[in-house]
Amino acid sequence: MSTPQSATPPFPSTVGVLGGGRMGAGIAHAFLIAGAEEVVVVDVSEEAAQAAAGRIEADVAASLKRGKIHGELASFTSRLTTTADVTGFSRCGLVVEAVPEDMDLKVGSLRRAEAQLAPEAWLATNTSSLSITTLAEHLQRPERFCGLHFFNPVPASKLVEVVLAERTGEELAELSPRWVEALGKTPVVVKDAPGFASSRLGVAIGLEAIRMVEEGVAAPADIDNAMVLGYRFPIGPLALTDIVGLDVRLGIAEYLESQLGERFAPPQLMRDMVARGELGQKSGKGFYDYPEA
Ligand SMILES: C[C@H](O)CC(=O)SCCNC(=O)CCNC(=O)[C@H](O)C(C)(C)COP(=O)(O)OP(=O)(O)OC[C@H]1O[C@@H](n2cnc3c(N)ncnc32)[C@H](O)[C@@H]1OP(=O)(O)O
Ligand SMILES: NC(=O)c1ccc[n+]([C@@H]2O[C@H](COP(=O)([O-])OP(=O)(O)OC[C@H]3O[C@@H](n4cnc5c(N)ncnc54)[C@H](O)[C@@H]3O)[C@@H](O)[C@H]2O)c1
Repeated sequence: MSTPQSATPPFPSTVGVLGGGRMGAGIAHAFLIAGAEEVVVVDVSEEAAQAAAGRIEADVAASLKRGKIHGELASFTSRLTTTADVTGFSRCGLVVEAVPEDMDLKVGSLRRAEAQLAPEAWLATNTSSLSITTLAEHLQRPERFCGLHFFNPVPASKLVEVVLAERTGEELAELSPRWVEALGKTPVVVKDAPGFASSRLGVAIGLEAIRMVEEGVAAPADIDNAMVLGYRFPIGPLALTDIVGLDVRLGIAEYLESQLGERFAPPQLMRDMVARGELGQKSGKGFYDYPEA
C-alpha cells in the first residue's frame, strides 16, 4: 500500500484529532502522510499531548523505514501540532474524535470540539461501536457529523468504515468516502447499527476466545495458532485483543451487551485482566508478554 501525496488533497487542509492515543496517533499519521497542511492533535494534558507526538513521530519513522513514504521526518512532523488547548480546533475543517470508548466521555468531548469549530467544519468519531445517531443527538450540527472508523494498526490497515447516522447530511455522505480514498484506504459505507459491520463480528470472536482460555480449553498460543493456521487469520484473536487493548475491547463489549444482549457479556477473565492493568501490548502484558513496552 503506498499512500498518495497530492498537492491539494480532497479533504480539509487542516485536520484535528481529539485524543492522541493508539488510534488518534494513527489517524494523525494518515492525514499527515496524505498531505494535510496541518494536523492538530488535542489530548487531555500537555503530558498526554507530548506522548501523542512521540507516537505519531514513531509511526512516521516506521513508514519511512518501510519505504511507504519518502522524505525527511521533519517534512511530516513540522506540520503536526500537539496540544492540550482545544481552541486549536478553530482552524480545522475536520475534527476526528478518538477518546476512549465511553458514551458520556464521547458526548462531552464531541460537544467540546464542536464548540470550537467554524460552522462549515465537519466532525467525525472513531468509535468502534457506539451509536452515531445517539451521539449526534447531543450536537448542534448533526448533519455535519458521521463515523469514520479506522482500523488498528492504522498505517497497515486499508479499511475505514464510514458510518452514516440518521441525520448525517447528504454532502457529508458524499464527501467522507472520498476523504478515505485520498488517505489511500478503502471506504466501506455502513448503516448505523451497534458494532457496525466490523466490531460486532470481530469482538464476538475475541470474546469467545477469551471464554475458551477461561474454561481451559487450550493455551492462548494454541487458540491463536488454530485460527492462524486453520482459518488463515493474519493474527490470532487473542494476539489481536492484545494489540487493540483489553480495556478498549471491554468498553466495546459492555456497549454491545447493552444493545444486543448477553452473548456480548464480557468474560470475567477479561474484567480481571483489565483490573490488574493487563491491557495488552501497551501495558507490557496481556495474553502474551511485551517486555519492550
Ligand atoms: C477495535 C476497532 O474498533 C477495530 C479494529 O481495529 S480491530 C483490529 C483490526 N486489525 C487486525 O485485525 C490486524 C490484523 N493483523 C495485521 O494486519 C497484521 O498481523 C499486522 C499488521 C498487525 C502485523 O503484520 P506482520 O505481518 O507481522 O507485519 P508486517 O509484515 O511487517 O506488516 C504487514 C503489512 O502492514 C504494513 N505495515 C505494518 N506496520 C506498518 C507501519 N507502521 N507503517 C506502514 N505500514 C505498515 C507492512 O508494510 C506490510 O505491508 P506490505 O505487505 O504492503 O508491505
Ligand atoms: N484500539 C483499537 O484497536 C481501536 C480500533 C478502532 C477504533 N478504536 C476506538 O478508538 C477510540 C480510542 O481508542 P484507542 O485505542 O486509541 O484508546 P487509547 O486509550 O490508546 O487513547 C485514548 C486517548 O484519548 C485521550 N483522552 C482521554 N480523555 C480525553 C479527553 N477528555 N479529551 C481528549 N483526550 C482524551 C487519552 O489521553 C489517550 O491519549 C475508542 O473509541 C476505540 O473504541 C480503537
